Amino acid sequence: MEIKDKIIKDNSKYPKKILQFGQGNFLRGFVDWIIDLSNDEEILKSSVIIAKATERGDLNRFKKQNFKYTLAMRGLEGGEAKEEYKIITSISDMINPYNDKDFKSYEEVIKSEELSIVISNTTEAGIVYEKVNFEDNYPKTFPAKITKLLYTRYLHFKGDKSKGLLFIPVELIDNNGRELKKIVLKHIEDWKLPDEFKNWVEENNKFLNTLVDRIVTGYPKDNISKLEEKIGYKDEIIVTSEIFNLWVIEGNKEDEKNFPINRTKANIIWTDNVKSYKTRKVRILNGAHTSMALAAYLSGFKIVRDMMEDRNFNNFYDFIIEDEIIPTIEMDKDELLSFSNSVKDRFKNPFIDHSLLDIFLNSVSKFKERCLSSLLDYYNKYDKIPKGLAFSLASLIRFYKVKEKNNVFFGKDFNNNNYEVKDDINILKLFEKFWQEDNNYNLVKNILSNEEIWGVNLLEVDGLFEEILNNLNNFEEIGIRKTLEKIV
Ligand SMILES: NC(=O)c1ccc[n+]([C@@H]2O[C@H](COP(=O)([O-])OP(=O)(O)OC[C@H]3O[C@@H](n4cnc5c(N)ncnc54)[C@H](O)[C@@H]3O)[C@@H](O)[C@H]2O)c1
Ligand SMILES: O=P(O)(O)OC[C@@H](O)[C@@H](O)[C@H](O)[C@H](O)CO
Repeated sequence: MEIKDKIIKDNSKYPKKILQFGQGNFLRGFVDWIIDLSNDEEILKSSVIIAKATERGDLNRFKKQNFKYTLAMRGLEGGEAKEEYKIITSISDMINPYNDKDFKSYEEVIKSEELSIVISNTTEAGIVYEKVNFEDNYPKTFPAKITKLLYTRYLHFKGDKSKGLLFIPVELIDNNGRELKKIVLKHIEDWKLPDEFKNWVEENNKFLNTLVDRIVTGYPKDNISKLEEKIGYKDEIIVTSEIFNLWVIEGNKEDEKNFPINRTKANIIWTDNVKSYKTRKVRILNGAHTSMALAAYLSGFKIVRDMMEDRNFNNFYDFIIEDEIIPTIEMDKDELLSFSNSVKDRFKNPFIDHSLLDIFLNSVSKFKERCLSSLLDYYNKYDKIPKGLAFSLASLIRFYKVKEKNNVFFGKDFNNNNYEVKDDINILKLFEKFWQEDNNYNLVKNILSNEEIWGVNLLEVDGLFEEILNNLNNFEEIGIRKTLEKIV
């Protein structure tokens, strides 16, 4: 039996109204699931065409299955085990505009009448401003790609007001929609594009702010045979996730009408203020992931659940969340504690093996977004360094002790095992250079003072330098676990 023989309703036949940047696990385990639900119920009647957002990797394994895949959702609901399997069929094509042949199809999509929505997930490293050449057809950075897309569409439809697009980015940065728009406008200025175009972008396109939440664990390489036995067919691109899901979108009634996904069983909230949902989730859930995962990996753990079952890391979770992160969030404390308890249960989900390695992608920008803001808010509020978050920053620095080999950057744990570190190439090169310094004092000084990385000079945070240096020295002398024990 193959996946194609199991399909009941093929939603890929619907018009390609949605262009999606990225084919990563999260988009396929969350956004495309919701679109699929909406198509099953004939609410959206739109298929998704995916454009590759980075040059890395290829699309062969997706093409082999005609973009159809299974989403295995498993978890506890009210203490009861729940499992749900769904074949997602809404993706009609995937293209790689980095190659010339696919670029032509990409241009056809962006000039098409039916296109109305653009969704993206380019991680926290994606919505960034860099000066790029107007001549590049498919520029490196995502906002520059969008600016070119909009200009091509504007010229093609001769400024037709009805051909604007609705942008729904899901990157976990503050005001993702607003940021994307801001950088697009900056490119328009850089490239000296006409004012009429700028006005068209501002008046006829919309960029919504959103917040997403679902733990998507991707391909279950360690128990794939068990899962395939359960579903009864082979699936090389199966995605696993928890059951929990939440998509908060800041928009008005008209936006809701244009993207009426709240009429499905998915947990969708349309609101006029996404900020509090975002702060709560990113600082607590993602903050805990990013501040714990690197130290846990360096201590020998491989998955989130095992990390959480460890007494020291369990105590560390309570310590950073209750003593250092929650006090910096201006929201009802009981409500924050209850959210944190539910996150703890989700991290301990017995059905999913959330690999720590999957959390590491682009950790430097993630730390900045998810943990540094809590660290600095705590320092400004209490005039002292939060020791748990400083430990996390030290473990991030140690984790990025990288060396490049054949364009891949490797770190080494304390048992001399190699692991691959994936991040922006400039960040990786910077850290490789930092670690050529064999004196920890200078190393920490160089790293903390680098405003290109942190956006601020962290040497100005009184006591942070000493705390980080102390931690790094302790890692070498007594090991990372013993260092942690001293803190919690
Ligand atoms: N997996 C989850 O549980 C989850 C939940 C909520 C949000 N997210 C967000 O999704 C992101 C990706 O997670 P995933 O599980 O899909 O990982 P993944 O490894 O499966 O996919 C990574 C995706 O990010 C894109 N990407 C990476 N670096 C980029 C860059 N510099 N510019 C443009 N695109 C870039 C890739 O094209 C790919 O689509 C996370 O960083 C996070 O921000 C993930
Ligand atoms: O997905 P990333 O790589 O941005 O971060 C890892 C996790 O923190 C993240 O995936 C969470 O599981 C997710 O944000 C839950 O909604």
